[in-house]
Amino acid sequence: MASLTYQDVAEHNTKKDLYVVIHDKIYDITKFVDEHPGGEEVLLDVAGQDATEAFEDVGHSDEARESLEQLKIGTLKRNPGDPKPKTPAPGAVAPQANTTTAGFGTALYAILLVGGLLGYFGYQYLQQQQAAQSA
Ligand code: HEM
Repeated sequence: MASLTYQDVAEHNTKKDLYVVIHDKIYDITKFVDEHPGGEEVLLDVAGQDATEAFEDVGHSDEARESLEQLKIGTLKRNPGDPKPKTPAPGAVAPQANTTTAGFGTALYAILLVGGLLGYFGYQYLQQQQAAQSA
């Protein structure tokens, strides 16, 4: 497996010869450009660059990550002065975008739970009221 620098990757920045860096791995996506469900434009935007942020921002599926695996051609050799990775290494604190989504998910569960409890106790209360009235 090849070990290329940012400078090497940057040379492959055309539709006919297209490399991107995602999480410090290098992918040759030349053949994939026409197949990409998100269109070729977005891939050409990050041609020869670090596409980690763009890729993660979309929230690609596991299936997308698998097709990525098949396009891998090497790993990035980072030189001093190269651009820093746009997202933290795996295991580090989750990026901001994910935190927001997680927060929203949790809030949604909380609302559903509170709604369910209110409904349940409200129903119990009404039953008691009715029982009290008919007694
Ligand atoms: C380079 C490797 C990439 C692969 C293998 C890939 C693969 C895929 C796949 C399989 C989908 C279909 C939905 C899914 O399964 O998640 C998709 C959708 C999409 N991709 Fe990518 N993608 C790549 C890079 C990018 C980049 C760099 C962008 C930049 C913004 C991007 C933007 C999108 C968008 C916007 C969609 C949604 C399309 C829609 O639902 O209409 N993708 N991609």
